Amino acid sequence: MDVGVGTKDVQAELDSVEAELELVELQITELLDKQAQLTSQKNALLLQLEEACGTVRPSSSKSLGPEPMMSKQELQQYDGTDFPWSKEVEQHLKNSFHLSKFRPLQLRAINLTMAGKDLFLVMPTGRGKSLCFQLPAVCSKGFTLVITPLVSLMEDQIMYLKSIDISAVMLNASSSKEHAKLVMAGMMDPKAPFKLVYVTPEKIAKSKLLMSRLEKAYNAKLLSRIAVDEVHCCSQWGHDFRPDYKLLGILKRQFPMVPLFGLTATATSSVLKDCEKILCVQQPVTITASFNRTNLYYEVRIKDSDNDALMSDITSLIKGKYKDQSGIVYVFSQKDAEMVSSELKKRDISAYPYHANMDPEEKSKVHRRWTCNKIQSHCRC
Ligand SMILES: Nc1ncnc2c1ncn2[C@@H]1O[C@H](COP(=O)(O)OP(=O)(O)OP(=O)(O)O)[C@@H](O)[C@H]1O
Repeated sequence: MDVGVGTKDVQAELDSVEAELELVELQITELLDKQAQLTSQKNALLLQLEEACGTVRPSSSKSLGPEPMMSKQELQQYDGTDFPWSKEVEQHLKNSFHLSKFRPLQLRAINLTMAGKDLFLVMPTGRGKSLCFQLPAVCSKGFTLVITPLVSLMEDQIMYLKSIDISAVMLNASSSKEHAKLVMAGMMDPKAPFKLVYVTPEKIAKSKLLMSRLEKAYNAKLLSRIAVDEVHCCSQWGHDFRPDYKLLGILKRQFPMVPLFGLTATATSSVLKDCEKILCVQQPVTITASFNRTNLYYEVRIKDSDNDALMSDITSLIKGKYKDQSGIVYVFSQKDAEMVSSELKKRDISAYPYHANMDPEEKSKVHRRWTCNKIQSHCRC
């Protein structure tokens, strides 16, 4: 066999495929530019039409242009209970969620999103962010679309919502065709059989069928709100960037009148600015809860330079003062996190490493053990 000729053929075919690929990439870029241009043309026309007809926007819709920044006083007005939806919100808090009162800033966030504002909520873990979109979902017509990065987080929330008789479903890569069909049919049903539809960002990025069903629901005014949980995942400057979150800007471009609600426990203002750009929201209202924990007590001790002595110190604290309790040991690096947890295990303390590079499902397992209060964890955040 003439190897030279065979290689030449392969090389020629490779050159041709590469040339074709380049052409396709060029066409994709051109089409994306065209899409952006048409979408902004469409928004401008919609605005023109609305102004010409003098129509009043429904309470759940919002201006297409940037909102002026809200003053502190204006924001405080959203702590009130005299909005058209206030009675229903109060009733659902008690009767559906079985809670007696709101925690700080929950009512403000709920009123802002009910008023149709785009909103970013930064609140520490466990303070009750989810209620701020779940409660408005049951008080609004149609359904709320919730973007969540992890299937395990979706499962936890759906299990909880089902336990309190609130209908919620999810769509992810492992959903069967029948299930997806049922969910998509539900999204078009004016009776809204599902008040919350949880999807992974991948679904938004990859399923044209889902986007077309969302478009139909939007036109029928059944898409009441879009919640983007763990919104910091949009930004490459954040600690948990997810490439598919980068494509979520399509939601605001396609559904400009639907209020968007981004939630996170960890985002700096520059990360939020980046998320704003990626999600195509213009000047959302941002609410940041205090991270100061008044119940925490701080004590500074001198660290022993000898590793063994240091581990003995930590061990005696855990086994003595903190016996039968759980806690976190913060360290400097992933390597330290692994070393300290393994040393603690050797001393009969159940410890788990936790760090930014962990597999997301593993991370979620640690969160669950953590909330079950069963672990002595050791972690770097
Ligand atoms: N107003 C309230 N009163 C009492 N409990 C509440 C209230 N709001 C929320 N909770 C409870 O607080 C717990 C934590 O809520 P949730 O999971 O929504 O926190 P989160 O801020 O979303 O946390 P994460 O950052 O982990 O997603 C839940 O058990 C929830 O039922």
